[in-house]
Amino acid sequence: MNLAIVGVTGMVGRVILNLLEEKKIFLKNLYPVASKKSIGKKIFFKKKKIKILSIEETFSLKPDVAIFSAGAEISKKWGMKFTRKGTLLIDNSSAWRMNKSKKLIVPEINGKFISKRDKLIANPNCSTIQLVMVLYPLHLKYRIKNITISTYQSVTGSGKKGLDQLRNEEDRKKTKKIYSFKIHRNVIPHCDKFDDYGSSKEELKLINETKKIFSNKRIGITSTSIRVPIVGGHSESINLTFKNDFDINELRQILSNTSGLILMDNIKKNIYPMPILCEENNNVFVGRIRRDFSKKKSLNMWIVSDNLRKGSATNAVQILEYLIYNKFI
Ligand SMILES: NC(=O)C1=CN([C@@H]2O[C@H](COP(=O)(O)OP(=O)(O)OC[C@H]3O[C@@H](n4cnc5c(N)ncnc54)[C@H](OP(=O)(O)O)[C@@H]3O)[C@@H](O)[C@H]2O)C=CC1
Ligand SMILES: N[C@@H](CC(=O)OP(=O)(O)O)C(=O)O
Repeated sequence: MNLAIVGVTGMVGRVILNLLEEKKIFLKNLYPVASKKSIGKKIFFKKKKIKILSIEETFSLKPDVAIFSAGAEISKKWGMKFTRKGTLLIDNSSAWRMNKSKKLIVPEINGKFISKRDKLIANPNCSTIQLVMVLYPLHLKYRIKNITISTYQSVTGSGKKGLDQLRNEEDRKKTKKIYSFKIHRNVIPHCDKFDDYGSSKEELKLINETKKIFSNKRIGITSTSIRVPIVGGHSESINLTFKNDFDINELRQILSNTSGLILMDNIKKNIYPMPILCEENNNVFVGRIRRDFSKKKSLNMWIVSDNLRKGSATNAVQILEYLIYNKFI
């Protein structure tokens, strides 16, 4: 298989490279792609140096598969050109996620719906992936009626520029600002652009993508997305109301039996998920699970995952593995 990674020098692209090595995925050729300023520079992969290519050159090489991780504009401009030429595309951006003809895949949940006919598979938003990983097994058992989410998103969610701003501010250096305010020693209730009704695009992605992955438009979902000065790992405070009542021990058991989830929930020993415990881990962590006594059939919980792992690169590489396993490529 010839594989192109578009956005290979980015926060997500670099983790994709690590995962391909960790998982020992066999590649005939790797085509690393980045912006003009990186063309000709080299990346290390499996102890070899490989030259970074332009997207134009890579297009002419007709890779079997491409993982796009370079922003929505690149995906909109180039995505269909690649698929028309026969490349199977796994797209990490928001460009195609809500397109009715494209599947939005978290392999543990709806990977089984991928078919040989799919030429472009969309990878969900990072906050959405960790949310649905925990909520879906509970939805199957108790049917979710309402979800209230507050996210605490790390600066790596904004790519290299987010990390640079935080690091420069920590070191009291001059910096380009990608956030409206200082992020060091601050918390900013603003991720992505606002719409006319006051919600941010990040908040809407959580709502719309979750409904699409669950194939259920009726769940009530509301969200607030917050940027925090954390380097790796998004956290989420969740309040859920179910249609059916639950037994809290059974609910914990469901979560601890679900592949890809780690239950970290023992308050007597101060065991709960935190970003510093989840970095560079492919799983989603859940804890602080407790009944919400203010409403019937309701629950609070806390979810953490590395946004550069399961939130993006890991999920994309799992899709690739699924395609390989099913001989779709
Ligand atoms: N970070 C996260 O937590 C998540 C990110 N995503 C998505 O992943 C994508 C990448 O994010 P991230 O890695 O954080 O971003 P970065 O800003 O860290 O990296 C962007 C990458 O895109 C490349 N690039 C920019 N312009 C072009 C171009 N014209 N042609 C080819 N390559 C180009 C950059 O190359 P160069 O180094 O040369 O500038 C770099 O490799 C985005 O679509 C984002 O929405 C999805 C979920 C989570
Ligand atoms: N917006 C996310 C990361 C990201 O790039 O998301 P998306 O792929 O949905 O644009 C964050 O800020 O943490």
